[in-house]
Amino acid sequence: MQDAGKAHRLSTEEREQLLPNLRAVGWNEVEGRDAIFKEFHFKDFNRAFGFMTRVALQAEKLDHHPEWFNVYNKVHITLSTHDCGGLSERDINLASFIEQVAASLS
Ligand SMILES: C[C@H](O)[C@H](O)[C@H]1CNC2=NC(N)=NC(=O)C2=N1
Repeated sequence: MQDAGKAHRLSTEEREQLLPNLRAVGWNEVEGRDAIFKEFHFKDFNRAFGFMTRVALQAEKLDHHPEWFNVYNKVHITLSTHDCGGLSERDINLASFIEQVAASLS
């Protein structure tokens, strides 16, 4: 488990502090839903699936899982915390990890 406590939806102050860094690297808030979204493009399916494999293993370790969609070299990822019905610190942490993996593959 990532943390023992229950996830809480980010407050306005927490969002102002945490979201700009993710917006700067292409994460956007989803309209009509408290979630963030980013589309990743890789050179080919092999790279896209390698990326997904690394994210999947970390997601399992954190017990926090992405909603995602893959076609060939594209991976669409939506992050939200089902346990609290919106964005929590778990999404920010997973997005940061995802960025590290993507950077290491490009
Ligand atoms: C029982 C299990 O710990 C929970 O269902 C976990 C699993 N993965 C999860 N993933 C996401 N994105 N949100 C959750 O609230 C969540 N909860």
